[in-house]
Amino acid sequence: MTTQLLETSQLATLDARSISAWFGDHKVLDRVSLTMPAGQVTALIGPSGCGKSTFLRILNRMHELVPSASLAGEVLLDDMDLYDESRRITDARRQIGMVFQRPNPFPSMSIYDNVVAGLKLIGLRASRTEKDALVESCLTKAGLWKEVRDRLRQPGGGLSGGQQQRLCIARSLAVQPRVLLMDEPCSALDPTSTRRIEETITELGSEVTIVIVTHNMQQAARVSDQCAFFLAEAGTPGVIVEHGTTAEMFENPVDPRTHDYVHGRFG
Ligand SMILES: Nc1ncnc2c1ncn2[C@@H]1O[C@H](COP(=O)(O)OP(=O)(O)OP(=O)(O)O)[C@@H](O)[C@H]1O
Repeated sequence: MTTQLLETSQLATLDARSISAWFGDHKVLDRVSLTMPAGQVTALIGPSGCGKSTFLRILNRMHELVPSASLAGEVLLDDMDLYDESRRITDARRQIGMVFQRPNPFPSMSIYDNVVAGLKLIGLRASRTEKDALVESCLTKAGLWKEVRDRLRQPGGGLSGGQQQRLCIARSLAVQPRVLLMDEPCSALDPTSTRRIEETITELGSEVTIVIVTHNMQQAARVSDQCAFFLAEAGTPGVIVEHGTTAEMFENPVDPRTHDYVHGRFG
């Protein structure tokens, strides 16, 4: 079991094909397609309200939790169709984890228990020794181990905001996701904690496919391999104007709107 718990999951490519999304009658995404390659960090950028978070939430079936929400299109994790009717929603969530804008550890639960919290949900039983090894491995990957190794039994809510966010990353990693989605994971953090999370993202990049929404262009430039620029012009639904390697998008974009956005001229 230890080997199974500590195994790094196989890297996977996430492929969104012709995704449209609605809240009631309001169409917010129009036929958006994007391949998020295995083992790369993909940044979703664009002005507020253009549908980046909605797109991200479609990638692990969270969008459908909103009562008025609907969608069209396909999401494939390698060959697996995430929206196949026979597939359970919990299966998608296990393989595709999410880290939110505000750190959300279970505040009164210990640091240790926060990390292993997801195991029960996916029906994995583990011995104490196995859990000890998993906790150390996930906290190390999340860049938090050295700071908390001597206080694993203290509540997660007692950590700083940046540490809490790294604890949430460790908690997500414990169920061995193949993809990690991050929705503005640093927007509630100070610059030092932000840099620490960025280092963690870079370190994790080769172990898990990462998709991050960010408003911070320097951050997109620092952490991502490719970027997709979303835009919803004059009340129209969001589309991807352009996507490509981060270097191309920042240095030599095809569309002048991409150039203006990445250089801070609007949004
Ligand atoms: N739960 C909801 N109910 C109704 N409309 C929603 C809901 N969530 C988002 N929307 C609408 O969908 C559109 C896209 O929102 P979304 O949050 O995906 O954009 P975003 O690009 O992530 O914005 P931001 O950068 O500000 O987070 C917006 O018009 C927003 O008002």
